[in-house]
Amino acid sequence: MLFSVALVSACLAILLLVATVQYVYSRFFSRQSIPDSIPWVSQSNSPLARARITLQSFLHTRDLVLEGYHKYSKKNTPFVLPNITTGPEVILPMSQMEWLLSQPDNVISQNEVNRAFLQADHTMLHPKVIPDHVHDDVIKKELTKLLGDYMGDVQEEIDFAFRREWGVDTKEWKEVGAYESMLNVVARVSNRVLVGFPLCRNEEYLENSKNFARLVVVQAVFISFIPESFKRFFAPLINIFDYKRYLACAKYSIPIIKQRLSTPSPDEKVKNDYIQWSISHSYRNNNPSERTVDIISKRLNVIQFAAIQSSAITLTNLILDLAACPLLPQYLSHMRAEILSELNASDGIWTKGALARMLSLDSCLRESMRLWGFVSRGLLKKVVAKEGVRLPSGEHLVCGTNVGFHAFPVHRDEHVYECSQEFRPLRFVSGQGDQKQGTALVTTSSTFMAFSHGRHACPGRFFASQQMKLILAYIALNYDIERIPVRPDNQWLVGSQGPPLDFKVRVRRRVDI
Ligand code: HEM
Repeated sequence: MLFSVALVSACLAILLLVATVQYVYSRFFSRQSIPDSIPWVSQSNSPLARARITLQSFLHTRDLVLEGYHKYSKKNTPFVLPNITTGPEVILPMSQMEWLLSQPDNVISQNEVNRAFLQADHTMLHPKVIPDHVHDDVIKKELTKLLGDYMGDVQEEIDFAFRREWGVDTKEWKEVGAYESMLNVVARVSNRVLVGFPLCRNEEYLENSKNFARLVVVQAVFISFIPESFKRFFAPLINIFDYKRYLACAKYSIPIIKQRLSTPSPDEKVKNDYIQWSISHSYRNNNPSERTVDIISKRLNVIQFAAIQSSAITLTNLILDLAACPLLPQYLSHMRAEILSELNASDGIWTKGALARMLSLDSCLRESMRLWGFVSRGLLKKVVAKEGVRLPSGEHLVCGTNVGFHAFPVHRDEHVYECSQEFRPLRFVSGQGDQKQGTALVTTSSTFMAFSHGRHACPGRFFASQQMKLILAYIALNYDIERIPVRPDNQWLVGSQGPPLDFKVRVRRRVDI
């Protein structure tokens, strides 16, 4: 008896050891079937060197991606960038961009990379939420079309939020958390559109919706270290607080969803908000499985996460750039003049057209996103065709390989952007009056990938752009920001970067509007 127990224990211990060795080998030492002819971003191609740079990718992806870009991409050669969480990536030279963009989704999929990056099956409440195209569709077919109708509501909410966050004192400077205040403003404004009045003013609801998945990048890193077969046991522990936040939101959203689902006509415009759009979408696509209280309430939280966190981080970066900009008063005054002149031309009414012509707002936001886009990857996809693919340069990539481009080194390339390290708010505009020209914030290209690029570029960017431009306009018209001597650097975690979340700036309400 004792002997059999010892034998079983010894077998289990050996199995565990083998599994651990296999796990460590595949994560740190393996080439993951990437051809030998594609160099890794390091001096040597040995397993030990691979393990060393894979470890380095945890905090130093920024250095590695810059090194690889200058050493290989600029010489028209693909290279391998390690990624300790989602596996090595084959980074292509720019000459292969058109080829990548032309690949169909059943050969190379962008969604699969996003899903792994967020560990979406475990962090996004329901495994269906990220892989299918419901969000994409609802955003493109409903939200974006209605943007013009929301201008008034959005502005009302911006005014309400800024008065609370940045105050109305025209004499004393007020110290505010850059990220905290932007998170609060964006949560209010996004929810005004996504769930409407009066839920968007419910403090408990706001608190939980703005904090849902706030640390998803960190959570996803932890989950990615757990071996696949154990994730469904341990991931819920890591996500426990987010699940509680979802339940706290669901307490309010579920009764509304139930009530909407019980209305007789599916197309009845009970209210224009996310709940109604998803119900209408499910009828249009004849898909009753998308018409359950469970899936709609979960999708709502996930879309709030996508909308709130990305715009809050982007605006925090912008505030830090503005505060550190030596010519800030001149730039703000330029923006004010443009805003007032365009408003004048549209009889004082904020229209979609007037906002579109306020190109200095686009430029300023675009410039900040160029420098600090929160994901380093610009266009990263996974080979999903069973037979793999052959690159235009001849190498064969097996199914499961990550392949694409990083935005960060392109955005900082001196040959692409003159004085590329400098924040130049008016970089993307030229001329004045009728001669004025510029690039809209939503326009993506091979040299501007902060919203990614191609047919899977962020579908929410039209909404984000309208909201962020209106917020910047409001700041320019109503506040001064005190200069800070140096812009604090962003912190990197694997392939993501974010501003210091506790950084404070001082602001004061302007007297002359
Ligand atoms: C400044 C704000 C934003 C930035 C910088 C941003 C950035 C991005 C990026 C880079 C991607 C591509 C990820 C990848 O596949 O590699 C993406 C996808 C996505 N974004 Fe945004 N986003 C922003 C705002 C929004 C908003 C406001 C919404 C919703 C209203 C949204 C919804 C989505 C969705 C649903 C996807 C996935 C699309 C798909 O799978 O095809 N985003 N976003």
